[in-house]
Amino acid sequence: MNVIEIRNLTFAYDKDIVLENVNLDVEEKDFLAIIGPNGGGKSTLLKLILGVNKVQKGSIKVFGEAPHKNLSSIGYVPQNTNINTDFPIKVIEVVLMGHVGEKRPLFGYGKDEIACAMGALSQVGMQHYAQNKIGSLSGGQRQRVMIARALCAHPRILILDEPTASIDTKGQKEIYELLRLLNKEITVIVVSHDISVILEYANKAAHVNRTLSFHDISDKKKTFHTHGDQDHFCEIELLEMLGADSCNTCNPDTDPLEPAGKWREAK
Ligand SMILES: Nc1ncnc2c1ncn2[C@@H]1O[C@H](COP(=O)(O)OP(=O)(O)OP(=O)(O)O)[C@@H](O)[C@H]1O
Repeated sequence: MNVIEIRNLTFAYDKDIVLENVNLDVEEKDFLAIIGPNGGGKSTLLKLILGVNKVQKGSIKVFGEAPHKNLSSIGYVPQNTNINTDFPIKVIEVVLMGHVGEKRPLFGYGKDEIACAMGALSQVGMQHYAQNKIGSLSGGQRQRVMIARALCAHPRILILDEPTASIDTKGQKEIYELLRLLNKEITVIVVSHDISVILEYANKAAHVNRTLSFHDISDKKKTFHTHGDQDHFCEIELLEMLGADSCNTCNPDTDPLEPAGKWREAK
């Protein structure tokens, strides 16, 4: 079942076309990685899916309806959640903010909402930090709390914009492992520049740079070669596949790659 369907979408800020003739199907329980260069239109695409930007040409359907009709089905973790870490707010209070719209923070939250927020914190392994100040957490822990906040409304799709930016390698891995776990129940869409990391977790990849090219990467063994004994998928192969011509981690002169193009036969 498609949870998101995008057809012939073209979007411009004033007259500057940022997305052109984009088509995309996201199925239930997909883990979709959206990659692409700075300014390529990734965040704009997310804002269209979230109903923040209005569709101008073409269509977007979320669970068969216009995005604004299904807002509660999407949990969103924005880029650079720069919570003022000096602000003396507790972790549980940050998560409770996930109860957008329906609740009345001025009059306090009810037992049900607090139980629900604690449940979301347990889902991300942060229940023991509920009473800690948000500013006392590491970047990775803070990001888990932001994920718990998005989970508070029981979304069926979780969208994250650069969730591991400025988090150390160990913290990044923990976030992706958490997303893998959550992906057993819900659809996950991640915008990321960490291509090599995300390829290990995603089953689909969309490269956005004004146009969108889409690839099913669920069978990594067929799609990418592993390097020696290590289960490492090379960015150069993905970039080749996407028609790009540079790679920032692998050296094509020294890496023992099979001849370019072989993945295509395997597909
Ligand atoms: N509100 C806006 N008004 C006008 N132009 C905008 C607006 N938001 C984004 N743009 C422009 O649209 C283009 C795509 O921006 P967008 O933020 O979607 O790219 P991105 O792929 O998410 O980039 P990054 O990886 O740097 O976050 C850029 O040229 C940007 O300057």
